[in-house]
Amino acid sequence: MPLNHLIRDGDNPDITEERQKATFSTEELAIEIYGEPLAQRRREISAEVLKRPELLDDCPHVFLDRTTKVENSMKKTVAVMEKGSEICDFTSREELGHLVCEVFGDDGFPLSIHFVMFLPAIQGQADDEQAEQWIPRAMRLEFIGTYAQTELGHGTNLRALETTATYDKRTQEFILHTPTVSAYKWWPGNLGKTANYVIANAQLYIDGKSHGPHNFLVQIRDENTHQPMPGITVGDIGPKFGLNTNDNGFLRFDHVRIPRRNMLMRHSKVSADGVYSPPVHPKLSYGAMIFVRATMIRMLAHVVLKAATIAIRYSCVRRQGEIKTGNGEVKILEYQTQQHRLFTALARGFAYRLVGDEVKNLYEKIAEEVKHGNVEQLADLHALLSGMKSIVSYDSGKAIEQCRMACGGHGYSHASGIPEMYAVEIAGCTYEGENMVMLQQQARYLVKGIHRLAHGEELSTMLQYLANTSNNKFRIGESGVDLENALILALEYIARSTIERVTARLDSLQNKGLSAENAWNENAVELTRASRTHTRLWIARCFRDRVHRIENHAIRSALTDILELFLTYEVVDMSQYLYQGGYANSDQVAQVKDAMYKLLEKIRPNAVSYVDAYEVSDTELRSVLGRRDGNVYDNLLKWAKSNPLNRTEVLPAVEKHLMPMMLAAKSKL
Ligand SMILES: CC/C=C\C/C=C\C/C=C\C/C=C\C/C=C\C/C=C\CCCCC(=O)SCCNC(=O)CCNC(=O)[C@H](O)C(C)(C)COP(=O)(O)OP(=O)(O)OC[C@H]1O[C@@H](n2cnc3c(N)ncnc32)[C@H](O)[C@@H]1OP(=O)(O)O
Ligand SMILES: Cc1cc2nc3c(=O)[nH]c(=O)nc-3n(C[C@H](O)[C@H](O)[C@H](O)COP(=O)(O)OP(=O)(O)OC[C@H]3O[C@@H](n4cnc5c(N)ncnc54)[C@H](O)[C@@H]3O)c2cc1C
Repeated sequence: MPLNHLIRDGDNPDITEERQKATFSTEELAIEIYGEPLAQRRREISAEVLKRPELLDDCPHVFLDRTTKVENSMKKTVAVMEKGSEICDFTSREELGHLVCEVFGDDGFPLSIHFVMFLPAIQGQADDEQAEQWIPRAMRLEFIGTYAQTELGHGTNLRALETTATYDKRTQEFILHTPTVSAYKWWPGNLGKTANYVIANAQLYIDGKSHGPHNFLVQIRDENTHQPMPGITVGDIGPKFGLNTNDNGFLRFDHVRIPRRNMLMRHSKVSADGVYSPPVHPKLSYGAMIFVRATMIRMLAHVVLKAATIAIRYSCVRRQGEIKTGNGEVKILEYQTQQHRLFTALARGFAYRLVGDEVKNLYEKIAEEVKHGNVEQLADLHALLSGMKSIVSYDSGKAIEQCRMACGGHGYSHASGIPEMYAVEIAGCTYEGENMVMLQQQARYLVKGIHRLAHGEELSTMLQYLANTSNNKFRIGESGVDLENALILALEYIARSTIERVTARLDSLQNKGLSAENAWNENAVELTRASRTHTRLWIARCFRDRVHRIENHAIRSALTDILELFLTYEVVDMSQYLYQGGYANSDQVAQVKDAMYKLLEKIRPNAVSYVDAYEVSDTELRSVLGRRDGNVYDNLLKWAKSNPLNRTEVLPAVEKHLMPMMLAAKSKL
């Protein structure tokens, strides 16, 4: 019997029964996901956090108003900075990231953009002398920074940003200015009340000539008093759909002067006498965005896997209805519809999490080359990340929402934890480039690929499948072709045929005299679809390669079930494309569906163990429905009773407003 280290006394017997059925060791799967030392370190960090009340919430934070949420997160930040190094290794991003998740959850914390964008922007874009001047101070948290790029009027079209940075040769300073209301910086995280420095993206002007957007380090609040610096107007933009613990802010510069050396000068430079040296690649000032796009894949996958953890555990302790009359109410996870909703969410979560590791590694490799002036692979990376951030944010959002709905009424309550997860995750469709825009960035690269092929030019590894025109018939069920291969080839066909079709349409419209821009806009929806199919193929191949590399037989077998479910689901979801060009017929698509339904049955006994192996602690999960012990109902009642509205039997507002109204109504009788 495999070891399931999560079986404990006092747990709901329905969930214990699930853990006893596992065909693999959850501990071994955790090691496969996190690696040997980190899997153990995560558990130790979680255990340490539990011992320190100053790091824990006094009450569920969904009961609190925004001001209190922000205050609590600031208080806990200080506790983490004071005692955190006793708990985790601050030099390990993985350990620190886990501590942050335990202590702060998803809703934001005062240092998020400092660590996720401000520091990476300096690390990637400051020259060595600037890095030495700023990074140690930023790491010691002598100040807190954020990344101020988006404006009230423009977020997507960076070339139209209005904030200016005009070089004054006489004083060797830049003058930062916000010329209009639409030029106010708007949205930067932690800008509202926390940050005292920003990296401001502004149009560089020298001698009246514009050189496009560049990054400048600007102090916006006094380091001692935290009062806005002269010429700065700054504040919080107000409540949002989610991330309300984060003080996203607005900012205006009124002719604010900064020293010349506060322009980040690793790639572009301005000399003391005002001579501009351009970067080796025009988009190097967008480096911090590339970093977040690479990092956010794993962050988004993490949220999906948390939602799946909640919904799958809950579905094993919730009984409702009978499958066979008279046999008693079943766990709701016995229903095929429930399995389809939840196991496909689980499969996407695992796929994105493991592929996210590969994306991170690829990013780190290319970022290192870029740092040394080699930008050869930047276009490939930009295209890949543009597609990845879009597909993963959107499909994760759908998966999380399915998890929420799969919990019925209780899923709609904040006690489930899922509404907040959805609200935070879905922001990923917007930040770091609105999805429709980013999909089109990738589509440019795909269309170019088809043109290169037509001209007999070499294709990057990522696009080589475009040349495989012999893949023109679905081979599912053929002898010598296993399910995985047939499905990957089908995804290749879907991507290739979609990209070919839209490129042919673009070319034909242009040949008829339409401008390139208008032809593009007339095909924009299909271009985003082409981008989607290409990215889904890339994820599928990368996930398959990752699973094939697993050495532990039981774990490879467990993840193969997840991989095959993922592949069948993706193919079924895009099956309409298989009929185009006669690649597949409806019987073959029905075979894929049958395979998918069989996989649901196969995965069912291991469902709780898959999510247990992902090892999200109850502290981090912040969910009554997803509790590891499965004791949901008693705790739902406790949660409801602890709600501030129940502090008094008679609410003062009832006494003040409703009672007089009712008494008056009675007195009229
Ligand atoms: C104590 C605690 C300690 C530690 C904590 C540790 C860990 C933290 C852990 C957890 C964090 C917790 C919580 C955080 C939670 C949530 C929040 C997280 C992050 C939120 C951050 C959000 C930040 C932002 O949103 S910043 C703003 C982002 N803005 C955008 O993305 C704007 C989008 N627009 C663009 O990118 C571009 O303008 C454009 C791509 C749309 C177009 O650009 P442009 O007009 O300039 O170019 P084009 O003409 O279209 O293209 C010309 C060619 O250039 C190519 N191109 C474009 N961009 C790039 C690029 N980036 N790189 C390379 N090439 C690029 C393009 O492809 C064209 O090429 P071609 O060959 O000519 O076709
Ligand atoms: C939670 C959150 C955190 C954020 N944090 C930061 C931060 O820390 N720092 C920062 O600088 N910014 C931040 N932002 C801003 C964010 O990066 C922008 O909102 C985002 O880039 C989208 O830009 P926009 O708001 O201008 O959308 P718009 O571009 O106005 O998009 C509106 C619609 O227009 C469409 N559209 C726009 N242009 C095109 C086009 N060329 N082709 C086709 N369709 C188009 C879009 O697809 C979308 O449907 C944050 C935003 C959010 C929601």
